[in-house]
Amino acid sequence: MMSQLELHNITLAAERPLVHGVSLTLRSGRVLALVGGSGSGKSLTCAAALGVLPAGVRQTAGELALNGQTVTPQSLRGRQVATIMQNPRSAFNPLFTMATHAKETCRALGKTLDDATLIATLASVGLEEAERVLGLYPFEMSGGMLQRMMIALAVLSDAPFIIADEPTTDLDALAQARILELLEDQMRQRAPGMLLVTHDMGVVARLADDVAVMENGKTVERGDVQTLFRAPQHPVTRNLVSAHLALYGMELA
Ligand SMILES: Nc1ncnc2c1ncn2[C@@H]1O[C@H](COP(=O)(O)OP(=O)(O)OP(=O)(O)O)[C@@H](O)[C@H]1O
Repeated sequence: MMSQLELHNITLAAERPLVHGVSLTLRSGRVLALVGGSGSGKSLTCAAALGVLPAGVRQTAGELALNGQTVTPQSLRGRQVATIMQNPRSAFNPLFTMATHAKETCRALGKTLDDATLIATLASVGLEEAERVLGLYPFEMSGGMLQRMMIALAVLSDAPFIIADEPTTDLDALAQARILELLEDQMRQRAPGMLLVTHDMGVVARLADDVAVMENGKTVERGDVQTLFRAPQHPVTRNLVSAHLALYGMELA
């Protein structure tokens, strides 16, 4: 089923305003990349959508709508929206094995999970020797393995939307490439609507269909990925695109 998740007019403040009237739309089968400099408000916008704002940050305006119906972030998390975060280690309880994490994820969603499905899902995200991995605690796994496990949990939840905040930032180049391949596989196989926060325009070029650019808590430009790379308008976008092209010895026209 085609689903649509809208973030409408998200406005956040601490002692000072942090995010001002950001609106984004996620659609099944499309990747929306959220880019912009450090501190521009990308992570806080995701946190608002997930209902996990840090202490001290409050939402002063804005709402979420799932297929046109206003919803709370709490009602979306897990069932409708799976998350893949920057620091996978912090997303896992150090006292629980991977098997417990997988069972808890499914129990919270009211799904039964048989061992064959669990093992097949781990294998599908490249966690070899799935049965051994299921017995491991987070400290026994590398960052890349934990990131794969987070993707496995997103697959198990079968959520129609994924919010991925810098999912490859803490990984080495090889692990990054593998995680990008897995995200591409997800788009081909399950076609969720994905919000992908990244500072890497190479990742944008490879995965995104649409792009929104943030600066100082506002969206300053948005468009489909081809148009944005071909004819960036805002100085922030132009800088991001030129820096990316420079890696290939090219310049903006
Ligand atoms: N708990 C908090 N209390 C007060 N201000 C905060 C808090 N968390 C973030 N901020 C501020 O909000 C702004 C946006 O932060 P945010 O983490 O969303 O940026 P970002 O675009 O995700 O940056 P990065 O790419 O570095 O992750 C920043 O100026 C940051 O200092």
